[in-house]
Order: sequence, then C-alpha cells, then structure tokens
Amino acid sequence: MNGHRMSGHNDLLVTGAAVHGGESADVLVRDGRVVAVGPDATGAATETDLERVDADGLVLLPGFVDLHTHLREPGREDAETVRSGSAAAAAGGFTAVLAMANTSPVTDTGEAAEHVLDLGVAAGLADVRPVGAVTKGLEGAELAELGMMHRSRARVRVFSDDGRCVHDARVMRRALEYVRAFDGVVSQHAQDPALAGPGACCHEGEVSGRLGLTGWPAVAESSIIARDAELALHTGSRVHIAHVSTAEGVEAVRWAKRRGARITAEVTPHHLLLTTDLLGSYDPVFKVNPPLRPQEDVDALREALVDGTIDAVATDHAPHARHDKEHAFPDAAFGMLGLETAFSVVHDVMIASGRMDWALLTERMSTAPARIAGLAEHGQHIRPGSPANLVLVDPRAEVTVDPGASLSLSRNTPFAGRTLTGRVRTTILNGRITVADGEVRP
Ligand SMILES: NC(=O)N[C@@H](CC(=O)O)C(=O)O
Ligand SMILES: [Zn+2]
Ligand SMILES: [Zn+2]
Repeated sequence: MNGHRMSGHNDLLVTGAAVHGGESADVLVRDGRVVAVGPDATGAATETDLERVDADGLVLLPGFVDLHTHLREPGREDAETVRSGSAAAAAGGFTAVLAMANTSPVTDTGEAAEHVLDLGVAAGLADVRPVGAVTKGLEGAELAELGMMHRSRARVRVFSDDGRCVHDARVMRRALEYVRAFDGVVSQHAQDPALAGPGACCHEGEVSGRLGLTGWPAVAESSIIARDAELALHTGSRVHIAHVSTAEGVEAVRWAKRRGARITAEVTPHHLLLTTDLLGSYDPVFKVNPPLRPQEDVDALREALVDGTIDAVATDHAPHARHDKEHAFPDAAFGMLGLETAFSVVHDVMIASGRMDWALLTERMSTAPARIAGLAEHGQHIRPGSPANLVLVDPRAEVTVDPGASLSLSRNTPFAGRTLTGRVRTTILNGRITVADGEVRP
C-alpha cells in the first residue's frame, strides 16, 4: 500500500493485453481492484495520475499462487529470506505463496505463524501465508497448535510436516479430524519412511542400481496416498498430496477421487520436465525429494495435470546455500529452486506443446491453488471488481535460465542453461507493480 502511494500513480492502465488468453482489451486498475475491462477502461482512467503498461502481444492472467514454497526464514537466512523469496515469487508471476513450516524454529505455534505473516507484509512483494506444522517440531508424534495457528492473525488453514511424511496413521487421523472444524487441509509429503532404506536419495529402479545409490520405490508414495485417502473418507476432511511424482501415485489419487474422497494433489514443474537421465552426472543440483523419476512417470504426471487428477502446479521452491549442495550426491541437501522458472516450464511443457490452453493453466496455477488454500483475493476471474493480483506473460519470448540472474539468495536451479518458451513480464500485487522484467519495483 505504501509502495502504491510512493509510486505516485493512482491508476494503472494495462493496454492491449489478451485477457485470460482471449480477446485483447484494456484493463484499468485502481486502489487494488480491477475497475474496468474493455473499451471503457481508457476513458475511465485519470489522465494526470496514470501509469500505462503496454501489453501488446502479452497475456493477462490472475497472479499465480504457490501452495508449496520454502522461504527458510527464520533460521536459514543465508539460503533465503522472506524478502528474497517473495522477490523470486514476484519475478515468477506469483502473487501469493504458502511458506512451508520446516524453518528453524518450526512454524508450529500461533506466534511463529504470525511472525512469518508479518515478514511477508513487511517485504510487500507477495501475499505470504504460513503453512503450519502438523506435529510439534515436525517430529511426527504430538499435534502442533493447529487451532491456535488458525485463530492467529495468520489464519492458517494449510498444515504440513513437509520434508517429513506424517507416517503414523493415528496422528494423521487426529490432524484431519482437528482441521475439519475450520475447513483446514493437511498437505502430506507422501513417502513411507519404512519403505526406503536410510540414505535414499534417488528413484528406486534401474537408475539406482546402475548408479549404486539407494532409492525410494514408487510404492512408498502410492501406499501413503491410498491410506490418507481412506482417512480423508473416514474423517470427512480434506487431504492434499504434495509433489506427486509417480504414475502409481497418480493412480492412487485417481482412485481416491473416484471414491469421493476430499483429496487434491499438486505436481512440481521439475517433475513435469526432468527425468532420472540427468542423474548420470551425479550433479547434486538434480537431487530432490521426491526424486526425479523415469519418463513414464513424467508422462503420467502431464496427463494427470490435464485430466484434473492433479489439481495444481506447486513449485516446492527449495533454496539451499552452496555449501549444503557442494557434496557427493548422497550427502548433498535435497531441493531445487522453482519460483522464477515455474511459469516458463509449465508454458513450455504444457501450452507450447498443445497439451493445455490458457484457461487450464490459469486453473492449475492460480484458481485451484487459491481455492485449496482458501485465498479469496487470488485466482479470481479478471472483471470489474476483482482484486488486482495479476500477471502479464509473453508466450512468444524465450528464456535461457541464468542462475546468476535469480532474485533468490540461492543458485540451485536444475534448469540452468535451458531455453524455454514463455516469460513472465510484469506482476501486479494489490494494484501495484512488484516486478517488471525481472527487476523489483521499489
Ligand atoms: N523438496 C526437497 O527436496 N526439499 C525440501 C523439503 C521437501 O519438500 O520435502 C526442503 O525443505 O529442502
Ligand atoms: Zn516434501
Ligand atoms: Zn517442500
């Protein structure tokens, strides 16, 4: 809001954008809202106090919403802060991000959640919403203060022990029962720890045998999804499956939806594009949890994202300091950057290839994640009265990913040097430009 005033403009007029990928129109934004779309927009603008954004050839969409971001603050401000992560989010076209609870200290109390919320407001570059831990200290034993986190100013609705699976069925059942009262949701890192040996660090299959690494079998993912679907049916609560990575996992979600379970699922951009083939290099930049999978899984994930078995794209942006990645593959940290490249990857893999249209991309990157997280100010259809949380993208521009240009404090992108079609140009948060062409607006 301050920035809005400081910029000196009351009105923002976006001209010639293909709204929702359709007809091109002018869009007038004032006081954080869209006030006019179409021929009226120009006439309604205040000529004296107007910023124009020429959007010829660009597509205007509701801002993206990320259900799964690691911002590392508090605790690992060397890898990312709420400020740097919000800048990366804005550069990637995101207007809202859910900040995972595996910080230090863990977000497992009302105060901890409010702290993250306040850091997000102070940064002012994205709507940062804390995810609450399911269990105290992510230890999997005792429920965290779920009700207190929900009743806090942060209004936490999404809970996750991400990084660790809530493997105890009794704990998962209690958590689901608890969040039902306020329509909360548990986001599960579906991976049965009992099914992977200690030191697992890649996909279990031909690749783990060949490289001599310990792997996670697909059944570690699908068996937890099936169990949690049963618990969701039993409790009547909502469960969300984080970063689905296998064809078996997709099949379990499909089965659960058919049975009427209140289940949603997400896939990451990296699991939609990258495969185990990259592991031959033993480069830890490709080490992630869940691991990269073979092409058959990638194909199943793409299909599931189209047919709705998978509801949303979520980045699992997981920044790591250089010294945590510079190890032999088995010892390096798990995780990849994702916020700044998400749109380009999804556009390249799903739209440029003809698998998806703009309406479906909007649903998967904006509308569905906003709905799952209960964020009413995001993912709204662009029309007079809707919140001005928006993104302008250029479907024709190519991006060659340069880790050095990232606004994240970390550099661990698996897409370095890749050329992708589709680029984020301008992100608008609450009526104010946050990032234009990769530069943060002061
Ligand atoms: N995705 C990862 O490989 N790592 C995440 C944790 C997680 O999402 O499980 C992290 O916090 O670094
Ligand atoms: Zn996870
Ligand atoms: Zn994660």
